[in-house]
Amino acid sequence: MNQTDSNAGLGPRRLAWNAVTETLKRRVPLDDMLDEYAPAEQLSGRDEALARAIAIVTMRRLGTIGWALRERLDKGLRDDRLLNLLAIGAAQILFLDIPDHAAVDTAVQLAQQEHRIKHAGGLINAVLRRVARERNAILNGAEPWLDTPDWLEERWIAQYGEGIATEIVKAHRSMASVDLTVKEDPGAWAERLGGVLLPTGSVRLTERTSIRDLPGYDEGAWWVQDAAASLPARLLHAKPGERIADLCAAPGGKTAQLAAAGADVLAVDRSAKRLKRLKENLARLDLSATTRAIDAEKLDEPPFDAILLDAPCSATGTIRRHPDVVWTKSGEDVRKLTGLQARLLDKAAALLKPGGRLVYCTCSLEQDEGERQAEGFLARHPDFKRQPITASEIGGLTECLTPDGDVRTLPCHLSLTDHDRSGLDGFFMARFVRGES
Ligand SMILES: C[S@@+](CC[C@H](N)C(=O)[O-])C[C@H]1O[C@@H](n2cnc3c(N)ncnc32)[C@H](O)[C@@H]1O
Repeated sequence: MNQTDSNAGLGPRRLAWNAVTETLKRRVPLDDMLDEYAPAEQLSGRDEALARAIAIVTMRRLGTIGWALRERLDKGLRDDRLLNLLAIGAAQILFLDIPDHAAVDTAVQLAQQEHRIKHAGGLINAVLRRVARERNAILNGAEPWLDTPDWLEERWIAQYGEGIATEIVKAHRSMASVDLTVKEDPGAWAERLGGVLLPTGSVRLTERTSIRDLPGYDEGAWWVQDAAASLPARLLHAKPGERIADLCAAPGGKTAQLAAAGADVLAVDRSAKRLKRLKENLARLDLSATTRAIDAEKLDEPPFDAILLDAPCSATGTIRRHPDVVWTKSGEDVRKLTGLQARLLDKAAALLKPGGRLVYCTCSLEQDEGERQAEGFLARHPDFKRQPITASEIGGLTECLTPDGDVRTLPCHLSLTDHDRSGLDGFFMARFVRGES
């Protein structure tokens, strides 16, 4: 980064531009692309946070931005780099508290640095200034479904009906709150951190701040985990000394809950890199578990008292945190994952003692990865019964219980008076018990 770049704020915009372009081209997670391109820019913490904010809001509102740009371009643009540069410019003007001239000027300067589009300065200037002038008309005219691709729109309307599906996409317009799972006395921690104690027992922070600087971080009193994500491990009711397998464990939020309950946990994950993070997380929390980097389908162990299977999934339940998911995943990904989920469920069944408990969960809105998996599992394993979950086990959130006694949380659930602090990640969870035989 040179001094001119730094003064003009080009570094953060270039990082956002590169990360957005590569995420869409390679269909990979935005976080990975931000991590890959950040070192080249050598940004301050503040500028890197700005780059992340620009990239994430561009992904969150990509459909709206594309619509606004198409309406203001005389002819279609085929150059993806140029389109993405316009997109990050429009994102700053429409959705971030950034002066219009800063968004426009940096976009023009970045274009000048790239040979192929260096003559597009006039077009960028004209289009972005028009977006700024017509901001209110754009924001008022943007339909809720613009930011959702057709394949997801069709699925969600078919699964949840138009009313709830529309509430889901409206919830996706906001960033999710930060929730903490606390080892002991969540009420006292909620007060100390100025947060809210949720009915599920999690603490929801009300201010966005650096997590590492909060009281309790260094001493390992709590960890970041969405309130919905904290429910599956609770539903196992782990007891001290029980042998429990967490079959898809990393980065370890649920392993930490099981270990904190005193269980003897085997944390399995096929990614050694992600398991390293799990170990670091447990070390900070002063909790312990045995770890094994292996494909869970190949695990060979004596039977367990209980098993948690937080299976790999399309992650469409986490779109508020990871809006890139809607542009990087496809129906084909869902189809492939459902096969893996069914195989992992069958493996979990084989690893469980008679009388043992199994909790299956996915952070997906797709019923193929949730409700349909539970049905398929029970049909394939007549020695297992569903153990219905009760409202009192999930903080009284009756809206999240299905008629079968499973849990289905949605981003539009848990509505609080402070609208911006409402919502849950979309999860499915079911509990099964193996018959004594
Ligand atoms: C949804 S994440 C787990 C999140 C974790 N339970 C938590 O609460 O922090 C799914 C994990 O499954 C792992 N995974 C995917 N396929 C696997 C397999 N066949 N065997 C074991 N782990 C697998 C991935 O590496 C990923 O870490």
